[in-house]
Amino acid sequence: MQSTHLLLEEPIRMASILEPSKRSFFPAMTKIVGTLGPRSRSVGVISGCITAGMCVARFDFSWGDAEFHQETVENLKVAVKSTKKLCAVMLDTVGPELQVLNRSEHPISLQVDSLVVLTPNQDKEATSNLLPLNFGGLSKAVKKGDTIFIGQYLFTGSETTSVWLEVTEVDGEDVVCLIKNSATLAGSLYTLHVSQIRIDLPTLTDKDKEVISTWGVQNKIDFLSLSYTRHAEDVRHAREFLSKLGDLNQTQIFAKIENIEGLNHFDEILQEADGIILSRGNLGIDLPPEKVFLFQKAAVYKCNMAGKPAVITRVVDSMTDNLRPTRAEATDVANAVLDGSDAILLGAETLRGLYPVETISTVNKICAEAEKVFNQDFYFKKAVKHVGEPMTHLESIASSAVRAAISVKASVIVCFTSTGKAARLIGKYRPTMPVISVVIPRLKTNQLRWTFSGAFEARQSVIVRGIFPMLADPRHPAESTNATNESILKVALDHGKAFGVIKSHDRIVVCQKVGDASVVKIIELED
Ligand SMILES: Nc1ncnc2c1ncn2[C@@H]1O[C@H](COP(=O)(O)OP(=O)(O)O)[C@@H](O)[C@H]1O
Ligand SMILES: C=C(OP(=O)(O)O)C(=O)O
Ligand SMILES: [K+]
Ligand SMILES: [Mg+2]
Repeated sequence: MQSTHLLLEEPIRMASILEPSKRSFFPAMTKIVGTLGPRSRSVGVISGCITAGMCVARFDFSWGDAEFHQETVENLKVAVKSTKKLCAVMLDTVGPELQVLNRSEHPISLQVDSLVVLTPNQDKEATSNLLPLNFGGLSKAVKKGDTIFIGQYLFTGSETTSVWLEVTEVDGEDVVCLIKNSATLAGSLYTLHVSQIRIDLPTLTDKDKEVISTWGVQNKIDFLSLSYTRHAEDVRHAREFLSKLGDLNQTQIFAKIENIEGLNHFDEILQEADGIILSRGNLGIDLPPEKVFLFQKAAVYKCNMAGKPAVITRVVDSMTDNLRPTRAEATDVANAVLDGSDAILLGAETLRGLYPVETISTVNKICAEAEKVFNQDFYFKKAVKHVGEPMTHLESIASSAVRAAISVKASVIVCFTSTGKAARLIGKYRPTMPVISVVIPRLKTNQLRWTFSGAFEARQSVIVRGIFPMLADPRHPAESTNATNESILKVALDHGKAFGVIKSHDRIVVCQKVGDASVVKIIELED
């Protein structure tokens, strides 16, 4: 791994841009979440996705039934075994999403300046004049002049398959709209979004609750992506619901911010949530286009300072049908990294795209290049200043480990952890080298049976930028004596060597507890 980083603030030799980058076994420090669906559900494709850098698989229940997703998750488990890489599972809720169903799946062509009626009568077929909706309250929520957007599920913003409407009249339960652009809606499911209004549906719907307590429990989901989080209370409510579902009391909640209501309550939501998904697809419809970047920069910064992962969606839409991203998309991915994002979430690109594996590998390469010019020094100072003094011991240990690793040009930081907290905190200071987080299992009981902790903790930290977890052998005693620490460290170093990230004579920073003392030590490897 390269430790002398380019900095954009320093003059770059133009020719250096063309120098090919060294391939390292470790993927980029920025993580990739892939939405699995029709084009990415065989063991072969999922294995390809994982090898290319996907470390979280998203199962979106806006689309497909539990049985379909179960087959996919079974294949994921096989792929994880065969690639020997961790991949976390994320369940994405439907929430108060408005959907238009097109059961016949015939394309629906809509003509500019014509009228179309939105009706809650779901017995009706979808046609060019009538679109049935899964929600009865639309006519009460909108008024003449409101803007409505309808796009294919995981729409890519393309004007030929999505349509903008203007409400002209409310007629009982129906809403009559003027079509603002000609479009042909394709597929069986469309998302409908009304700009800047409140939809009076719960954030966690009954259907979501049922899916979580069956499919979610069965598959021990690592993350819940809480769609349309609008208030901190939404997160508290979801947390309470999960707490009663056995192992899911450990599931982390990522609040998905997808409308203005969520944006307005961002600070409180961030306090309650374990991480944030900046759902630029829907948010990009709710916000004027010229404001999206501002939200992104402000929200990512707040997540960074809170030490909570920030995930960005909708980055390379055009790769759904193309092998290469547009220039704007490629630059956008790099900017997401420079802004400080932890992870990139791919939607249509992996779900129904022609090139799921190539998309992941392209995004991974762009992230790796951007990380090289990330101004770590500037970022580090901001993070330290934001914490202020006095720091907690752990915060001080974590920031010192990162500072030491950079000063001695360490190739990796090895961090011992049981809850994952110490490693995450190191990740917060955005080290320029990977962090091997060695998760030490602990024996725990629920009064009925004894189990080892660690699996959730390891999988959940994969979403943090720069953290590469490995689960230590549970046969190692958990108490941190010098002898046990040494033998576990040896395993971690062998792991790093096998992946080519650690070489002979490298310096390594190790963060661990010996007895009661937290220590940061620098070791220099021999042959
Ligand atoms: N099982 C362990 N063995 C050795 N050191 C550990 C272990 N668990 C945590 N540490 C180290 O102890 C220090 C304090 O971490 P702490 O917050 O107690 O653990 P955690 O990350 O599991 O929440 C950190 O330096 C961390 O690297
Ligand atoms: C990822 C997004 O949402 P969904 O889960 O609806 O695809 C988004 O809006 O960007
Ligand atoms: K969803
Ligand atoms: Mg969305």
